[in-house]
Amino acid sequence: MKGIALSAHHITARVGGVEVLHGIDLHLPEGRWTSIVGPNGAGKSTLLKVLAGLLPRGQVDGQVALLGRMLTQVPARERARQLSWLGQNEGSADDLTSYDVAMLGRLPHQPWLAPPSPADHAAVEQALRTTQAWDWRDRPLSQLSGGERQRVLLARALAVQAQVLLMDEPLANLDPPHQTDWLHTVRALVAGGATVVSVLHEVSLALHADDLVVMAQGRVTHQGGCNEVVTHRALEAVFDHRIAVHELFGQWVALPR
Ligand SMILES: Nc1ncnc2c1ncn2[C@@H]1O[C@H](COP(=O)(O)OP(=O)(O)OP(=O)(O)O)[C@@H](O)[C@H]1O
Repeated sequence: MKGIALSAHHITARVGGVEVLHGIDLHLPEGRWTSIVGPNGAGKSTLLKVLAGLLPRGQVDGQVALLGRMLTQVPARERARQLSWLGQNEGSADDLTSYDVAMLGRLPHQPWLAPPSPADHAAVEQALRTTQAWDWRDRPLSQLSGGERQRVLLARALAVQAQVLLMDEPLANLDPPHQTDWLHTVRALVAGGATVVSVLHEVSLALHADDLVVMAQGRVTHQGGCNEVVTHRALEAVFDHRIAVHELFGQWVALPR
């Protein structure tokens, strides 16, 4: 029986003085990949930030639990080792080389002021090779294209080697082969016991997940398996039936209606 990696209890969140999440309850099982989908402005990114503990406490009511402990009670460094974050349009240190950016993912593993260990270098190399960013490891982030930059940021998230990975629009700027690589990477992480939660606009790719959380207007309207017909109907409904889910070559795809 698998445990719960992340859970949200009665989450209400305010951004810019406006309530954008209205009493969300959610349980995300360990060792599975869950995709969060829904229309623009539904609150997906805000929910992901709440799950990561990134919204200031004053803006959030309710509780989040990470691997069975209240998130607020997990010390920051421990949390940073257990939970890896890939944000949307994140500012990053543009002057750093790709290698050093990926090495930032190892900070929670390093003692204060200690140089990176062989294990840190090995984790960074493995992460950069996984996202096929190793070849430009010496180039500053500012000199990379949008997709190349995204692959370095993804490598930083992988280098943490966390049990739980939260990714907001991880496929932004990635071409189809690298989107496919990302799918395989997530599948390998989950096969190794990790939990992945991704916010995705690419609905057909989101349907490759184990489970789907469907959101609209700051609420979860459905949570269920990607293979379940009821999930497909919830997905079609949240997008005003402008898409339809079909099976094609053994995969679920969402096509314009
Ligand atoms: N700084 C802010 N001030 C006021 N409202 C905000 C702010 N940031 C976000 N919002 C509002 O919060 C709501 C939820 O935003 P959020 O970014 O979580 O949605 P989303 O589902 O991730 O959207 P998208 O698919 O467009 O990325 C939206 O209505 C948005 O306009």
